[in-house]
Amino acid sequence: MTTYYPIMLQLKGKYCVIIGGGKVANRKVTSLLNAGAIVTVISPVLHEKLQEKWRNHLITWLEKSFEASDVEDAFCIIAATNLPDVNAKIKESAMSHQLVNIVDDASGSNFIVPATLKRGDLTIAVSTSGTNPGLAKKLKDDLSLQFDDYYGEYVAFLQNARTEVLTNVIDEISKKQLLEALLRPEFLTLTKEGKIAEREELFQHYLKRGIAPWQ
Ligand SMILES: C[C@@]1(CC(=O)O)c2cc3[nH]c(cc4nc(cc5[nH]c(cc(n2)[C@H]1CCC(=O)O)[C@@](C)(CC(=O)O)[C@@H]5CCC(=O)O)C(CC(=O)O)=C4CCC(=O)O)c(CCC(=O)O)c3CC(=O)O
Ligand SMILES: NC(=O)C1=CN([C@@H]2O[C@H](COP(=O)(O)OP(=O)(O)OC[C@H]3O[C@@H](n4cnc5c(N)ncnc54)[C@H](O)[C@@H]3O)[C@@H](O)[C@H]2O)C=CC1
Repeated sequence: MTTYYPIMLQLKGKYCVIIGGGKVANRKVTSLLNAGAIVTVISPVLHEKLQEKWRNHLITWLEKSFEASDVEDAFCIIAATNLPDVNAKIKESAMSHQLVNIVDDASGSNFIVPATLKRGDLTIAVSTSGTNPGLAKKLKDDLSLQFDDYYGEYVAFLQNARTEVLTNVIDEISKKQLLEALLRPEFLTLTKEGKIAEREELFQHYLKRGIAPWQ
C-alpha cells in the first residue's frame, strides 16, 4: 500500500508535457489549463476536444510520436498513450526531480490525480490511492449534490469576513470566537436562501459587538 502526500500545486506558468492525444489526455489537459499551466501535447493524432483547444491556441501540439528529448525541460509529465510500452519508456525518460503521472501505472507515477470538485476557492479532492478511480469519481459526484453551487459564494463571503475580523478585531479571544462563529450554520443558510444583505447585516452586528452573542 502506498501512502500518498496530498498537496495543492501552483502550476501557473509551469511547463507541462502530455504524451498522447486521446480522451484521457484531454481530461488531464483540461485541468492543467484550469490551473494556468503551459501545455504541450505530443501525439500523432488529437482527440476532437484537444483539436479545439489547439485551434484556440490554448495548447502547443507536436504532431509526432514520443521521443525522450520531449520531456527534458518539463516540470510535469503525463504519459497518456494507449500503449503500455510507450508509457513505460516515458517513465524511464523522466528525471527523478520531475513530476510524472503514468495513466496506466499508479505505482510507476510519482503523483496521481484525484477526482475534484470546485466551488469558487473551495476544492474537494477525492482519491482512492489509485485502487478504484471510478469510486473516487462517484464520491465526487455524490458530494457535488451536498456542496451545491452556492458554496462558491459562501466561501468568498467567509474569506472577506475572515479578513475583516483579522484586520479589525484586536482582542485574541474575541477574534477566535468570531472566526468560530462565522462557521455556524446561520451564514450558510442565509447564503443558500440568497439573503445576502441580511447575512452582511448579521456579520456586521457580530463584528461591532466584538464577541459573538451566543457565546
Ligand atoms: C491511478 C490513477 C492515475 C491518474 O490518472 O492520475 C488512475 C488510473 C486508472 N484509471 C483507470 C480507469 C478509470 N479512470 C476513471 C476516471 C478517473 N481517473 C482518475 C484518476 C486516476 N486514475 C488516478 C487514481 C485516482 C484515485 O486515487 O482514485 C480521475 C479521478 C481523475 C482524472 O483523471 O482527472 C478520473 C475521474 C475524473 C472525474 O472526476 O470525472 C474512470 C471512470 C470514467 O472515466 O468515467 C475509469 C474507468 C473505471 C475504472 O476502471 O475504475 C484505469 C484503468 C484503465 C484501463 O482500463 O486500462 C487506470 C490504470 C490503473 O488502474 O492502473
Ligand atoms: N488514468 C486514467 O484516468 C485512465 C487511464 N486509462 C488508460 O489511459 C490510456 C489512454 O486512454 P485513451 O485516452 O482513452 O486512449 P486513446 O486510444 O483515445 O488515446 C491514445 C492516444 O495516444 C496516442 N499515442 C499512441 N502512441 C503514441 C506515441 N508513441 N507517442 C505519442 N502519442 C501516442 C494516440 O495517438 C492517441 O492520441 C488507456 O489505454 C488506459 O490504459 C483509461 C481510462 C482512465
